[in-house]
Amino acid sequence: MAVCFHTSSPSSSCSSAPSSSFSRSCPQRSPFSLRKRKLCPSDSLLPHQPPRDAARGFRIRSSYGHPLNALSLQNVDFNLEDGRPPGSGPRSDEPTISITIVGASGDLAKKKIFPALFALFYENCLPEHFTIFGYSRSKMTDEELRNSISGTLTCRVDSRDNCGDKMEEFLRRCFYHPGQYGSDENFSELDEKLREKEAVPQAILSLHPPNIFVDVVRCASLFASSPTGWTRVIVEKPFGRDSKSSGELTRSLKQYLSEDQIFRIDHYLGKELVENLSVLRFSNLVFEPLWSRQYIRNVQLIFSEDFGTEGRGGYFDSYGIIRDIMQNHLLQILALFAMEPPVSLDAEDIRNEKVKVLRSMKNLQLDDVVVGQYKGHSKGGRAYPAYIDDPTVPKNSLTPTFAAAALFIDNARWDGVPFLMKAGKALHSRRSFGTDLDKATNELVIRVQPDEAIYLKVNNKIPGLTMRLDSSRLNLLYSAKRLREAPPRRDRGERRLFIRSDELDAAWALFTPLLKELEEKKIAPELYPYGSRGPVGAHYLAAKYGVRWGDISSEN
Ligand SMILES: NC(=O)C1=CN([C@@H]2O[C@H](COP(=O)(O)OP(=O)(O)OC[C@H]3O[C@@H](n4cnc5c(N)ncnc54)[C@H](OP(=O)(O)O)[C@@H]3O)[C@@H](O)[C@H]2O)C=CC1
Ligand SMILES: O=C1O[C@H](COP(=O)(O)O)[C@@H](O)[C@H](O)[C@H]1O
Repeated sequence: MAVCFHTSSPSSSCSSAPSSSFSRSCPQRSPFSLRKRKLCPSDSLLPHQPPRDAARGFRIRSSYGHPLNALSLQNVDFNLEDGRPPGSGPRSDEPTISITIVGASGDLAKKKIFPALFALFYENCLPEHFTIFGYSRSKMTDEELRNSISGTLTCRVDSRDNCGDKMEEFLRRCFYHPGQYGSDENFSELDEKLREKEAVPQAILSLHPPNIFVDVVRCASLFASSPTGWTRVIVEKPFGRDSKSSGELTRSLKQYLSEDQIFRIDHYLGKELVENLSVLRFSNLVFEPLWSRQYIRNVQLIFSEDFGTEGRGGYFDSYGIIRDIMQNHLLQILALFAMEPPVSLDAEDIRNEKVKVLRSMKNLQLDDVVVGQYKGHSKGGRAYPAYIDDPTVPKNSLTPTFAAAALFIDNARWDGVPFLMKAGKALHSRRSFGTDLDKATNELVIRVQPDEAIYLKVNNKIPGLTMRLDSSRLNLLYSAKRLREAPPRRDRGERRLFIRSDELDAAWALFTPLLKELEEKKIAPELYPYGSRGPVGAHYLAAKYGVRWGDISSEN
């Protein structure tokens, strides 16, 4: 059997469906059947609080009929229903949270953080009194921030009729403060503004990009943290550039924070199908006996985006695709896929097993790696830029925007099975429909995005007089099962969605020697046209192990 993980753009959301739907499909006595879990966060990142009772929420003046981005959201009166005058703020016994997003002018904030917070709000999972502050160097007013994010907030799957009102209410709680990342003065100003908005300060700080983590944590902990509540910091991957810088980063963060205040997020661990992986495997007797070298010929982990850096080269060029995607997102999926059965599905048990896989990986050989960079290309009268045409990228950049690698796990279960990874930007937009894999192979496809799907390709006789075979899909109809979008969950068990420091060390130990070799030898990436299937070298790499990439050779 071959197993393929696909994640291609356009991305789906990173939020999760109610896990009660999993419970129904688990065998009654499986040790891994899940407890029915709450939809809302409880005690990990957000302060404990009951789901908000809609009737108690405050309302804002209706803007019905006005386009959202034309509405002035400033100076809108709150109509508090408990009889207190507008502007009186939360009562001291009411849970309050303030969230500061550092790097708020960037892609991640716009595409994921604000929409995820809106999803939480939409599901009444944020405390009644919350405030969100964006912070970055770009000059912007509150209103400009609101306008820029309003286009990315959606009610997604189940748009209910009050969506527009909810968006306005959410945007009304979003503010912006411009400032430098290492400025004591700017963070003190931010702190002042935060205090104007909250009675009981409690803060989550979500920050990026990585080179500013320590500056921001220093300033925030000294000048803008909560004296009475708690402060937690979510740091975005990549955590450093290699083993050394990652260790230094952790040590520096620990001058200001304890380990349990630091959350190293990998948003792929929160994707629905990645979360479902352990359930699929351990709660379905049909799969677990097959999950080893005895039946699996190869495993493929494929990430493809059909757009380039498009102005984000400032961050990307210092990191490249191996650090951006492989060392974290794909390696985490690999570890989840290959781990031994954990004692339970609790966070620490899963992380204990993942780290064993990472430590059993064989050293990565340069011969087993292909790097590429996209070049300009014209098609249908349209010109597509090269990576180095991005104004934020140096013209002589050797940074890979594509990489493919063959990895091996040195243990009894996976001995000799190639785990093929590939990740690339500016690749072909659609999955291709090519010739079928050979008919002796079944293929289990777990497509993380877009159009989440799990299907098993089985061989069938084509109806008719001859004995001709064809491959059909046994489709688990995943997307049809998903009735509505739930907000991302971060409750007690959700520590498993974050990376523990020993996992991080093991992940860097695997990639650091390779990255060093690539950089020291100044290996030139193989150029591939924007919108293509990537460098030819990736096909030779797969062929070396008798494998064809699943996204190219079959209908995936
Ligand atoms: N984009 C995504 O979908 C995801 C991104 N991430 C991670 O989030 C982090 C940020 O990514 P993303 O938002 O896409 O990146 P951006 O390039 O959009 O950068 C975010 C913001 O950081 C500031 N910034 C950019 N370059 C620098 C620099 N050299 N020094 C200081 N500040 C800078 C800019 O704000 P200003 O100039 O206003 O200060 C910018 O708006 C990365 O670590 C990435 O790995 C993780 C998951 C998904
Ligand atoms: O971490 C990152 O992920 C995004 C892709 O995330 P997705 O959820 O949209 O698949 C990628 O574009 C970005 O470069 C990287 O930093």
